[in-house]
Amino acid sequence: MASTHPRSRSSSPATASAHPEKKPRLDISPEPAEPLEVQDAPADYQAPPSAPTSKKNAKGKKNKRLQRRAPEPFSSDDILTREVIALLGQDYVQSLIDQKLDWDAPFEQFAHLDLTVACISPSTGESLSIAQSGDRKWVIVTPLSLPGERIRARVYRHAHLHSHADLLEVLESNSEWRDMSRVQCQYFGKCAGCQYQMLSYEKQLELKRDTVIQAYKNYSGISPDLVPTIGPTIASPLQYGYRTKLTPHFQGPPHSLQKAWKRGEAPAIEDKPDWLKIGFHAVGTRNVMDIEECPIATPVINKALPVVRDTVIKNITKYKRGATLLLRDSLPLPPPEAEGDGPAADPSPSSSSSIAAEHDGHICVTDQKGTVRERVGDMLFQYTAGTFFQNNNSALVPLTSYVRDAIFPSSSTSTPTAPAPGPTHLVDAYCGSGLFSIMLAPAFSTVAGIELSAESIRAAEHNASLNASSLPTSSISFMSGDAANIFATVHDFPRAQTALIIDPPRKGTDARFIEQMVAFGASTVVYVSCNVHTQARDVGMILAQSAAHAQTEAGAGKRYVLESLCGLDLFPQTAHVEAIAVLRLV
Ligand SMILES: C[S@@+](CC[C@H](N)C(=O)[O-])C[C@H]1O[C@@H](n2cnc3c(N)ncnc32)[C@H](O)[C@@H]1O
Repeated sequence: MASTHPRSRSSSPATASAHPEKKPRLDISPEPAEPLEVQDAPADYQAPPSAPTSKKNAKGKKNKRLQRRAPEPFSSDDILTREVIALLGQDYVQSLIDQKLDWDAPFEQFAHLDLTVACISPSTGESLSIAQSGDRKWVIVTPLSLPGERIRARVYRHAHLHSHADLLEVLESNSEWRDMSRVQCQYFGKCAGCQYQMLSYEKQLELKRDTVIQAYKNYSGISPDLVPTIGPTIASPLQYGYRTKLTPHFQGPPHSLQKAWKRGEAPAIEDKPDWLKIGFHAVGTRNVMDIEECPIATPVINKALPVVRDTVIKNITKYKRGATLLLRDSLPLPPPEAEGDGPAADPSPSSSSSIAAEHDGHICVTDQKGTVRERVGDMLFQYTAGTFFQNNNSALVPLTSYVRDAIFPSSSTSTPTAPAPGPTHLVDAYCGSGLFSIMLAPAFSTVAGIELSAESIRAAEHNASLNASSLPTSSISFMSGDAANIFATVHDFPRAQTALIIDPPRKGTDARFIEQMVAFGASTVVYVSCNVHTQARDVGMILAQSAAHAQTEAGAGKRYVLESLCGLDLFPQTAHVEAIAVLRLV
């Protein structure tokens, strides 16, 4: 994505290796002097071209895991590396690069280190500490430790300017933050899923607010005086038992065993063998660990998990490779004739083989092609289990209400049948199966949604008809395609009365979309994002391009301002934050 950005610098990882005489330069600024410069960061992470590509570990063997590759831009690794650079200081990092020491950890693999934690990485929820060895400084990344704590850690993997370490012991704990009696999961500390169970919920929300603050400070390129005070993080009504989707993995049988089964030489599997792990990644590894319950998942999913695990165990001889399972919380589907025969009402998914459990009026669907049904406020949604839908049903009314209230600041005076004054038209870009379109439709006369997945668009159309009785006055249309294509379709919408919602995947939106949305000029834009770092980059781009557009005849002096910004907690107990930015054309 960075390379397609109109303001990309010419240097890129490829150019760096094509010009070995060029000295690798570090020029990431925590507060970029020029907007958007940080987008080319991967170039800064390139190993010096002449450097070897692997290191030897303490036993003199090649450590194949040390791969000097630039991380994917705006991936967790990329953001983490930028945080590491900010902590070490750019001048110091530049001196390491100059001496070709930036990949050269001053510690052996498996060294034990006593450290004082400096801060939590907002991107991953892990802690960062500076370790000193002689005159060398290096950052150690450790899970499950808190600022100010004295910890003992064991280094297990080296990376660029930092090493990853297991937490062996908390020597002095931050008792203001840490209370292990809060932890509700037997796997906490071993499973990579949750990072924050030892914290109060208030502290988790504070940390997520800080993540939003840091992201806009470091990655938006927006002048600090144009960034509003970041609002408090909106809480999730449920802090455990909220996850409506789990995707446990398992690894395939060892090849030797597969061969023995083929030859009929190995006994049939009755109980779960030790090598078979069905669950989530263990902290800091790609290894799967066994998980038999997940307290952040809903009750029906927890009821279904042992059933799904047993099915895998019974059938493991049929697998050559591992796989990812799917468990989705759903309301039972009514018989098709009850709601017409729209595509998402197809009853095939409710065949008993795809329902792993029932609990308290909910079922657990395990078939990717199955249909899932959820209620959000007064509306019903159906979608194919393998497609996107938000995973915390309890937080969806707060999320959609917040977005509606941002579009209509005086909406407290409106009712579902008497729309508030303000925009009359809504464009829902990246609309999935129509969550925002349908939840907000009562406030608009016309709604248009666009989404890449044709299957999600079929679901969105079905959802509009499923909720038709709640939407008597709205005209709603959906189209499948790239989000930027929507602007050709809605060219006749009155711009001053149009609101635009953008809710892209983690990689954010793109230059083509931003160029067209700026030219279109909806009066209000609400950007919802599951990756605040790409959101910060995109909002920076939108403000910069709209300032330029304002100078043109078509722009008529109007530009977007960032009116409000806050996080919303869709994933309690984890470091994830959903971010909502509201832009107004003034
Ligand atoms: C974070 S989800 C949001 C979906 C929806 N707004 C919701 O809340 O349920 C992002 C959606 O963008 C879709 N998507 C990804 N790339 C796209 C593109 N280039 N154009 C349109 N939609 C895209 C994905 O299929 C996914 O449904």
